Amino acid sequence: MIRRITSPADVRAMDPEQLTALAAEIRDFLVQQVSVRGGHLGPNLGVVELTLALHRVFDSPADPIVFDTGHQAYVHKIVTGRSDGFGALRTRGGLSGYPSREESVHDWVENSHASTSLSYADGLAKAFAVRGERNRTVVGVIGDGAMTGGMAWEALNNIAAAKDRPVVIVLNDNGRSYAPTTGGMAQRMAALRLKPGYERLLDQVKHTLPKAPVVGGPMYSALHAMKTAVKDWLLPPVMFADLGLKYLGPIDGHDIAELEQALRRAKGFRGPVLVHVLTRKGQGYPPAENDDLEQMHSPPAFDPLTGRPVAVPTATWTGVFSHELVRAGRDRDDLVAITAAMSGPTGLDAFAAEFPDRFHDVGIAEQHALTSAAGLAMGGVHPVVALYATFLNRAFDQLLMDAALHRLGVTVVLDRAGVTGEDGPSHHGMWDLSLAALVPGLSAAAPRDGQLLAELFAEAIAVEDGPTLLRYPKGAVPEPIPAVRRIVADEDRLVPAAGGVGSVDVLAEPAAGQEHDVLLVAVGAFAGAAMDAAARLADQGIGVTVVDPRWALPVPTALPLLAAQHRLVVTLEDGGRQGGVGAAVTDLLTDRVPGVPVTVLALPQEFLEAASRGDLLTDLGLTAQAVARRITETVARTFPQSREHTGGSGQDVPERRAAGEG
Ligand SMILES: Cc1ncc(C[n+]2csc(CCOP(=O)(O)OP(=O)(O)O)c2C)c(N)n1
Ligand SMILES: CC(=O)[C@@H](O)[C@H](O)COP(=O)(O)O
Ligand SMILES: [Mg+2]
Repeated sequence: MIRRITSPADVRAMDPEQLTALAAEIRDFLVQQVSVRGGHLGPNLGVVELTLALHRVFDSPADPIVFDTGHQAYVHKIVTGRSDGFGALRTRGGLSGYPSREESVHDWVENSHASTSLSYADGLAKAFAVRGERNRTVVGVIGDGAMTGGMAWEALNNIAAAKDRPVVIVLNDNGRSYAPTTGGMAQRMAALRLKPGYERLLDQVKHTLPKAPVVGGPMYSALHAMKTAVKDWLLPPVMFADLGLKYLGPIDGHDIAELEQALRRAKGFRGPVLVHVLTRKGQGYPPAENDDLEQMHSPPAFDPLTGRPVAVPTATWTGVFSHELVRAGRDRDDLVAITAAMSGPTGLDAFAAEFPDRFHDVGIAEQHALTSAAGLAMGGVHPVVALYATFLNRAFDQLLMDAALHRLGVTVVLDRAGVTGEDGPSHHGMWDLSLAALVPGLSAAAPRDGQLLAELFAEAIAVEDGPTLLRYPKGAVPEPIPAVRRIVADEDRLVPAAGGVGSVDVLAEPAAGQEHDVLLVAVGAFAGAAMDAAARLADQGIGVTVVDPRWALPVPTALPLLAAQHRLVVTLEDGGRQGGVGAAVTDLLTDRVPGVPVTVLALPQEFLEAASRGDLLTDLGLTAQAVARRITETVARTFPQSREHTGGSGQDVPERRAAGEG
């Protein structure tokens, strides 16, 4: 714990020497604390001096400090008196890895989706103007990566419009998202970073040359003109100045005195101003500084001495996808992969290395990713857009109206789908199936294991008349779960199938002598839990057929025929229950097989807390044991008579209806 810091006042009271010592202590503290269970190390090591300077110049919370994405707010939490919480960082009920309004009045935004901070800042500044609180300054701290998101420019456009609304935009420019930040603006700023001492050189000239007798003055004017030319050519202020924003910078983001001077000037403007701060991600910790891939952006638990992960990596969903994408890229030279600044985390690095001309990193710009993919499809190639599931939310209209409306072969691959874990409510990928269900002409699949991921991905990129979507969770890929048979509906019969949209895998059937009591529709990664639950239910005499719908949306037409053979249908999915697969199955079966009740087991339509995936699934009753118990209770409640007379054989259950009877 950093004992001396209980509030920003303690930091404001420090002299430069104490601040330098504190910055070093904070770095050691961050490395030690984050090494225990992982977290956002690189980003926070990069903002130690910046955060100290911010809290010395601005009076949080009267002056709101809004952190974009929020992953770089650990130092802010230390300065605002929460260092003793780091022992439980990113654990259930512990210190959140992001700002938390519940934790502190100094925290404003909990949403970890990037590029939003300046919009909040614009709104806050407008609110203070309405309330006549003109002495308050709003500070938005946004990274160069988040600055590649469209929302940031929408906000800039509005912030720049009001000359009397004090908004200080701190552009925390470390040149990276995970990988080096991409795009035209980033290239301009990269040029600047090549000359970090250029500003100091110019300052020295400014203070010494004019004192030189006779020639000093004219020479300084000539040099000053040159500086402006150089600055305009090299620096992005032209971009911001053209918007009407004052620009200060570039500032050395690890020099507290220089930072404070610039921030005080910015605060004094009493209007919109951008302070361009140059920082280094991972600053002060060589394993992070030397991590060329991601500068330890969000490492898992690691050895603080070496920076190396402590756990041995297992086969992950991401790894399987990465392999299949490269394989497909070798088979098809019209396959193009797109990332929104997350090439590594979504498994695109191998493809990018082998097919650099068919790989695009659009920055943190999911909306642009989807619509540029629509353009690629219109242009005759097949785009694969890889995102984290929760970030698809931002590009729903583009999926709906740019890809689906035009019936374009765009494939969206979603990692971190379902309950993700410690990143908390804005990271759980629980919305995508409900969104997918709304999109006419879109086919959505959730593979149950690595083999199905390979199969379904191959099927997805073969679809050229509409968007396809695959989704899978974070972490280790399960052992393969083979199908007993694969079927498809042909009129009113179930016939063998080779695969493709509409086919269904039967994974388990009731044992000989057992009734077809329950049809358990297991979506994606929940297939393993469904198989385990079916075995538990069989022990109780309840016969369960487990099926994997493969392409879960639109609901396979085999399901009504299968449902008609059972007394109860249960759906199980790692997604929000509202409008998800279970809802779609209920919709279809209510119409086609009205006599068979449907029970939907899914995530509650709530913001789920930050906790491990295992803990959350246990809490939500979505483990195999809990699923078996819930089905037993449902069977007993729905068919009370059958339990007494038949011990579960279900002899006197209602006649099964043929599918399609109204
Ligand atoms: C909409 C959205 N897309 C992707 C991400 C994943 N993400 C988290 S942090 C990050 C990089 C942010 O880069 P930058 O803004 O420069 O901050 P830095 O980590 O460099 O401090 C990304 C892509 C996200 N949080 N939100
Ligand atoms: C803040 C952000 O969005 C990412 O850094 C995210 O926290 C990474 O999640 P994973 O650790 O699951 O890749
Ligand atoms: Mg950055």
